[in-house]
Amino acid sequence: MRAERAGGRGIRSAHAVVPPAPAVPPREVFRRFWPYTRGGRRWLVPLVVLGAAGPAVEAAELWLFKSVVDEVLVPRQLGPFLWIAPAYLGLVVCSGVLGFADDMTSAWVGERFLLALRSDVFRHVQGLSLGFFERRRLGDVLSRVTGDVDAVETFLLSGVADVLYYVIQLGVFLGLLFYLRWDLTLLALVIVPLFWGAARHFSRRIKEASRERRRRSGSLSAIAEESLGNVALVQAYNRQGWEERRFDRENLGRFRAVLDSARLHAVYRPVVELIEVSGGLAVMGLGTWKLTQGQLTLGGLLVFLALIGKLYGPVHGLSQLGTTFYAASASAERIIELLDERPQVAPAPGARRLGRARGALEFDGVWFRYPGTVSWALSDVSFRVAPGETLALVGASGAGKSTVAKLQLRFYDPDRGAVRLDGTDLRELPLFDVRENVAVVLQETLVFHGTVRENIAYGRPGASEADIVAAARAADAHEFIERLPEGYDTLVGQRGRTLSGGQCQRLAIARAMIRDAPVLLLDEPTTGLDVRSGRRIMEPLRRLMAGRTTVVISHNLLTVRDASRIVVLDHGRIVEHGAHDDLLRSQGPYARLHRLSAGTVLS
Ligand SMILES: Nc1ncnc2c1ncn2[C@@H]1O[C@H](COP(=O)(O)OP(=O)(O)OP(=O)(O)O)[C@@H](O)[C@H]1O
Repeated sequence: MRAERAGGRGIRSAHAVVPPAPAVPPREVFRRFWPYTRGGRRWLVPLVVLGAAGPAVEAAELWLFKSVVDEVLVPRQLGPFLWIAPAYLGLVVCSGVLGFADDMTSAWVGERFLLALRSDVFRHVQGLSLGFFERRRLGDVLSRVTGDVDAVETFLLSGVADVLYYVIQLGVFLGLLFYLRWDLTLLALVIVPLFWGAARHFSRRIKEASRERRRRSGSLSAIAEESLGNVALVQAYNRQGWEERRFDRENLGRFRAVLDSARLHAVYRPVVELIEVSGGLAVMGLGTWKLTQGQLTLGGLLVFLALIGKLYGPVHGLSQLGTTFYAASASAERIIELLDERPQVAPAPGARRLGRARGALEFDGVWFRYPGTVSWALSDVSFRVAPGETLALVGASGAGKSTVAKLQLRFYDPDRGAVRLDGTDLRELPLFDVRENVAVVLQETLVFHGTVRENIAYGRPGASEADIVAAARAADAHEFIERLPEGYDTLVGQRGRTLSGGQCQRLAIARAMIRDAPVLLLDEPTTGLDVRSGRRIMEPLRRLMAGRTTVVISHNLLTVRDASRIVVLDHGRIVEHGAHDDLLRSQGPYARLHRLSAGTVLS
């Protein structure tokens, strides 16, 4: 049980839903995030000036209070009150205006920082390779992008502003205190080392607890995202109980981490107060003695005590800041871990632009292994597809067909050999150009939450209404779209939940159609469709393939007949290569696959 709580990191991380991020020293955190303050940096100086004005006004208010006691109350004279009262009112108005300016400027600077950082983290994560998303839990990534980012602002800006503010307060109040009575001030300062001792003792533990809390928050989002995202599977298999237990385990972990941190704060606060009150009482004792000796006026003593109270505020704040910093740095570490992820497929420096490709594809001696795995997903795969030609990739499940598509889109780079487009290695081309030249219709229908129109236009931003309708007609989707309650404005649920499999697929074809790219990748475009629906999308598919270099991946051989050449894959190797009729005649693996599916789809 203990290992589950903050403090038992080794055991905990072994089974963790989300492992802890590596520790980063505070200096490095500053170095990494300082550039994001660029937009608001010139406002930092006004912020400091505003910060300095606040304590000065406060000190002036206290000084007026001293005058009230010594010049009005003790001698029982109303006269001086007539100038003290308006002066006091003036100071209150002044402090209100300064407070407003200070609050607004710090909010602006802080939020500008967050604006830049959040967008940058999102841009960075979006640019990471598919491999990253296949390895990481999406919920945790979301929790970092939305939750942890805020804490970095505390670390860098509010934190630093507070330090400055406290230091200025300390300077102003200490100056006044020394001016009033240096001996009493020295006595009051005796307790400062005690403050620091307590702060040091607690801040390390609070950092541990905060780290654990952020990690558990990431795990919670990950589990919620996974089980709610797959709600149909969870309910169909009655796994709600299991999912709840998984969620509860992380929820309990977070609960304990939060309690740990609350307990530490709860102990820390009274300890600090105890130190503070002891110091205050010692000063009050000595001060009262000085009053009886006539070395101090009553107003002087009261102001002194009030100033001591104000002095402990920033000392307290400074020592507390350590714990706030440590808590925020736990989040900063999670962001840095994310920012340190490099895309596995990096663009080559000075890559030359490609423009619209002719569409010549080539796999040349490609070997590929997924990161972290031992067996080759592709071994020595070579083939060429001429512009406008159709090549079919067939093979049993797991043979490596989708892997070919992923390499063609440069989601991964080969370990050996090269994938070329128009004779140029994909690694030497800008990633944008590679993908701009390819349109895909994938195995899992990629439909997102939005209108039918938006889903089709996703293929080419800025497509006109006429283009969209023409693409839908060519994809044999126009009719069913017209019958939808709001036609092209109908909202399709996330992942196309409100459409049938065939309808989703036809939307995907329309999207590929509107993209009008020279290369087409069809990865199992008929998966999940019955024979009739499968046949129905053949026509739009043929229209889509016409005039484009096409790679069709299929293991049910439905679309394969249209291909001029067929490549048969088995365990990542090419075992046969040729035209449909030749392969049938040679009675090899293709002929066997063909016989297996002949009764079902190829009658
Ligand atoms: N992201 C991944 N990480 C590790 N291994 C993977 C990954 N994706 C696929 N593989 C492995 O690579 C091999 C080839 O998979 P691939 O998806 O290319 O097969 P496929 O021929 O498309 O199969 P199917 O017809 O079932 O879609 C399989 O052994 C699979 O387990």
